[in-house]
Amino acid sequence: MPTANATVAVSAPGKVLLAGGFLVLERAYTGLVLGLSARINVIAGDVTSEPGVELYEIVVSSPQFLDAQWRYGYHHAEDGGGVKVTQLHVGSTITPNRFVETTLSYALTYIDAVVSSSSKQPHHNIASSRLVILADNDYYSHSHEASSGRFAKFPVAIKGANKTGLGSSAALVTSLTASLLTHYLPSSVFDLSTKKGKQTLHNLAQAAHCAAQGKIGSGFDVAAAVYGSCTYRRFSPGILNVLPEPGAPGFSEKLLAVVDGQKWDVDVQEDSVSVPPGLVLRMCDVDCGSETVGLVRRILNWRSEKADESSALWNDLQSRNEELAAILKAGDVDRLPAQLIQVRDRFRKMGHLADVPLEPDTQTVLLDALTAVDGVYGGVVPGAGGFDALALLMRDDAETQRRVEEFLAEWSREKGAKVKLLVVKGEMEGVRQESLDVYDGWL
Ligand SMILES: Nc1ncnc2c1ncn2[C@@H]1O[C@H](COP(=O)(O)OP(=O)(O)OP(=O)(O)O)[C@@H](O)[C@H]1O
Ligand SMILES: C[C@@](O)(CCOP(=O)(O)O)CC(=O)O
Repeated sequence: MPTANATVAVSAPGKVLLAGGFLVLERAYTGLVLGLSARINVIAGDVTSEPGVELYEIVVSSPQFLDAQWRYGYHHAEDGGGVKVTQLHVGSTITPNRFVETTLSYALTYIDAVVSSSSKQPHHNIASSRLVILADNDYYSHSHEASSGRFAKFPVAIKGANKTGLGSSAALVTSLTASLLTHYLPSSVFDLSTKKGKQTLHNLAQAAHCAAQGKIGSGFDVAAAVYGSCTYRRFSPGILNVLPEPGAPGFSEKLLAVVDGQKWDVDVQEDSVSVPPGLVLRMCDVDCGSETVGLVRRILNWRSEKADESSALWNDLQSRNEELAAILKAGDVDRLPAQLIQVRDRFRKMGHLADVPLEPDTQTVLLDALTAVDGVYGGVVPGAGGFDALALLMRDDAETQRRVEEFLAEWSREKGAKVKLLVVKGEMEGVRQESLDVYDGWL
């Protein structure tokens, strides 16, 4: 199968869940999601082989990191198992990348299934391709950064880079899927700029991310990567339960039916979220780290053991979160500080009732002190909470930024902590195709 578009580049944004952590795991509640200016870019291109040599290989590299090349062979699995990818050695080593490998299996299987069903031919030889991943620097803490520029070179392997929790895996899965679909399929079949194209991408990326991640998340991070800032109500998890493992009999047909099917009950409202003019959402990296999976397990235990107590609190928190979204949308900035305090108050209460550090005392003291800085309207411990990050709503001017940076530097000195303002900002736009000159020097 020849490729439809020789070289294409796509980027998808990171995320922050400003309000709705844990609640958004259930369909009865929603999350207030902001997309971020930090993007993961994927450039997909053809591989030219020597005349007479038949080569079937997908080469993925992430040139900002050490030992970050993954090579895959692929073939059609028996009994409709789809396109099965198998990792090949690079030199003598083989370092798995679960998110890349799973995304290739899902996206190539979908591409093959779509082309087969429209041409009524059972199989297509998917041409070899080369994919390059470039991530904006804020996804990783980089005290050890060796070079600057839009895409830094990190002198470590991906495993050794401390992530800042901006949703690198969801942005990666989304931009990798989008670049493959755009590269291999004609725009009459897949067009990223259309509503239908985004829907296909969303469904396929959710399926792949969920499989790679072990089905724990609500999928708000993939929704942010596709649609940007939005309020998010999750899809029923059962939609994906019918999918067998890639390569297992029937995977191809079932994947096509799920992705293109009518069962998706996800609700993404892009128009419900905005940041008032003159304000900006900024993130602080607290360089500590919490383990989201562990926090989720403990909160969900409490939720099932104390159903009435948790429902009462969650309903209350949900209405505060909705009011917060409405205040932001209306640009009613004078009401913002008190509303953020109400949201934090209920979130902290959940932490106390479940005995889980959702807004630990150190974060409370820091957030309160930051809220007192001139130009800061307030903030939250976003997502699952814990120790790793803070999200701030503040005036979007150089003076406020300087005051916040000076405050954080002083705080870090006094407390022996490492808290800093990241470059990243809240942004509305989701996935988009990029022009290739953005990546000069990297391809
Ligand atoms: N630049 C990159 N190149 C290749 N793979 C990457 C890159 N960035 C992230 N990944 C993949 O994503 C994985 C990290 O995903 P993980 O879900 O643990 O973190 P995250 O999505 O950044 O954080 P969080 O879910 O807390 O926001 C890495 O182990 C790797 O497989
Ligand atoms: C706890 C949860 O609701 C939010 C986790 O957000 P984060 O990864 O901490 O940004 C889990 C989820 O929605 O996937």
